[in-house]
Amino acid sequence: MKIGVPREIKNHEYRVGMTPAAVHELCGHGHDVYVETDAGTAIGFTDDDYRKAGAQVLETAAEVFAAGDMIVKVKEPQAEERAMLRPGHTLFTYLHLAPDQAQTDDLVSSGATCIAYETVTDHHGHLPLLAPMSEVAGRMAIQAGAHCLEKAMGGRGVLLGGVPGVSPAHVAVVGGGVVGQNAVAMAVGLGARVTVLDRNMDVLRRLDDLYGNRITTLFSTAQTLDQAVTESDLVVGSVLIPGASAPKLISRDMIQRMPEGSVLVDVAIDQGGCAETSKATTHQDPTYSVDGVVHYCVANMPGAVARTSTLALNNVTLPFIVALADKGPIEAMRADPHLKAGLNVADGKVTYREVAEATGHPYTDPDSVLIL
Ligand SMILES: NC(=O)C1=CN([C@@H]2O[C@H](COP(=O)(O)OP(=O)(O)OC[C@H]3O[C@@H](n4cnc5c(N)ncnc54)[C@H](O)[C@@H]3O)[C@@H](O)[C@H]2O)C=CC1
Ligand SMILES: CC(=O)C(=O)O
Ligand SMILES: [Mg+2]
Repeated sequence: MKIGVPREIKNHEYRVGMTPAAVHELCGHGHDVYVETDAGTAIGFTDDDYRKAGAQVLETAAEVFAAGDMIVKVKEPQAEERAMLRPGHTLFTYLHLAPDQAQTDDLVSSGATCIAYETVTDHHGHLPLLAPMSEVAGRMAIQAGAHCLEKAMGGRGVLLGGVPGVSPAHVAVVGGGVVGQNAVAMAVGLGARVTVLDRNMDVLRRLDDLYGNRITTLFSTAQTLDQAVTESDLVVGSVLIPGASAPKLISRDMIQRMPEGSVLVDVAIDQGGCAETSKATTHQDPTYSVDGVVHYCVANMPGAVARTSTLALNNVTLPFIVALADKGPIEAMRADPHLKAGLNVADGKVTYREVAEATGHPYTDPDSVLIL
């Protein structure tokens, strides 16, 4: 198969869909890989590294999209990239379609087969291609939040861990999944007072086993959430209903009642955000304030630590890239229901129920489009 790897073009996005090591593996399986010039230069993967791994380096994204049958990326295709998709293309990347009508419409029009990393499953029912980026973003959420609490950033001037004789800050983590667990680990490590809320009791039990009385676990109801959010210096939004738009759990009224200078890091922003006041921001201009509350809503947080993130992402995507290339997309998805769960759009149809519901497209069963 011919595989294209364009340079990412989202704001301050330095990750790359395939490392030279991944390219080497695909070339070893007899596939041809086309990489856009400078796709990995910013994180130390030079064009020469890609050539040595067996890739052909092309000058423009247009050439990469023209050469590749499968396009392997990191972030959702931007409008100019979507214009280069065609029937016969397989797109393998993060998509986050439910809150993104324009992208969904364009992918449907493209006729391409679009597989979203974030809805591929595993036999535990987890999301293995989302997990490493959630680990990164969860850890970064506390770093970003601590920075935003500084006065110069508009924060209330509070040190997360306090100092001897002064109370630590209160951190509320809303959603105790992969992002949430990693945020809790960092916040506890820095000495903050941590409350985590979830609606899955197994998630809360696991955190209780790990941290005992060093954290507070709360079953999330309108009441517990309201109290935890409005009493916190830093709130991390980390809920997810796979494939769906994030539920708006944090209302404008709750934001209004948070202390002046407190901070919301809404990691769930890639699925639309879990606060009514959240709107996506970029690494270039990451924060804004609503009612005195600093909002950090960067939709590609792991892009900031792009080398770590690219390596972590390729660890999990590589076996799927190999399967898609070796077997072809249709056979690979027919053979693996977990990969098939990643199929969001194919043949001009939306094949993921939550995306169809959120965007008004009719839902089509993936099996009906996976016909050889
Ligand atoms: N902004 C960024 O750069 C990044 C964003 N993310 C996003 O972070 C979000 C969380 O991802 P993961 O932690 O991997 O998901 P996850 O599935 O591991 O965890 C989500 C948790 O939310 C809980 N939950 C669902 N509804 C809830 C409710 N009403 N109240 C309380 N808890 C609820 C679930 O029980 C689950 O434990 C996703 O939207 C993901 O795409 C992930 C990586 C990077
Ligand atoms: C998952 C996601 O949105 C990211 O890694 O940028
Ligand atoms: Mg206020």
